[in-house]
Amino acid sequence: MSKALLQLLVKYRTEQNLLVSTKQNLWRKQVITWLEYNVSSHRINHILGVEATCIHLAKCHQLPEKKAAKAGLLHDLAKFFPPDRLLRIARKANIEIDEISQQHPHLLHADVSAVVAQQEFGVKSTKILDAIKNHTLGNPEMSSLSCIVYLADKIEPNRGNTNELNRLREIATDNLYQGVWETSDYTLQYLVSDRKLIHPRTVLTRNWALRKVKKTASL
Ligand SMILES: Nc1ncnc2c1ncn2[C@@H]1O[C@H](COP(=O)(O)OP(=O)(O)O)[C@@H](O)[C@H]1O
Repeated sequence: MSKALLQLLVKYRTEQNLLVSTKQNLWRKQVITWLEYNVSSHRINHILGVEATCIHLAKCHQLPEKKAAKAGLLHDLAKFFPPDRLLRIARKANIEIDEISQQHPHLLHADVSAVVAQQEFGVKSTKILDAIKNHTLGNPEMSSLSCIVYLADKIEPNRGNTNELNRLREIATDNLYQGVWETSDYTLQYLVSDRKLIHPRTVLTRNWALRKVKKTASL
C-alpha cells in the first residue's frame, strides 16, 4: 500500500473514532445532566463509581467495555422516584410486582430504571437493559454483563474501604461467579443484621453463582 493511501486511511480511522467518541461523550453528558435533575449529588458520585468499576471489570474479564459503561451509568435512573411513581410505571410496563416489591416499591427502581433508559435514552440492547434490571437483586443465569453491574453496584470505591469490601473487589476482579456469590452473601448478611425483608431472588442468585464456582472447581 502506498504511503499516501496509508496516511489517508489513518486519517479516516482517526476521524471516525473521534466522531464516535464525540457522539458517545455527548450522550454521556445528556445522561449526567438528566441525573443532576433527578438524583442527589451523592448518588451521582455512586453512579460514576459504578460506571468506572464496570469498565474496570469489563477489562479484567474481556467483556464489552462500552456496554458495561452504559449499563453502569444508567443503572440507578429511577433511584429517587417515589413509590407511587415506581408502581405506576411498573404496572404500565407489565413488570411483575411480587409481594415484597408491593411492600417495598423501592426494589422496583432497577426494573423501572431500564424502562427510563429505553424511553429517555433510546437504549435497545437487551443485555444492557437486563443488566440494569438485575443490578439490585441479581438473577440466576444472568449474563456476564449483568454480573459486572451487580458487582460494581456493591463494590464501587464510594462504598467504603473496609477489609471485607477490598476482599470482594479482589474476588470480583479474579472470578465473576465467585464475586456474585460472595457479594450476595455480603448483602444478605447486611439485610439480616438490619432486620430487613429479604427478596428470595438474591438467595437464588447466590445459590446459582455458588454452584457455578463449585462446578468449575470440580472439573
Ligand atoms: N435481596 C434483597 N431483599 C430485600 N431488599 C434488598 C435486597 N437487596 C437489596 N435490598 C435493598 O434494596 C435497596 C436498594 O438496593 P441497591 O439498589 O443495592 O441500593 P443502594 O445502592 O442504595 O444500596 C437497599 O436499600 C437494600 O437494602
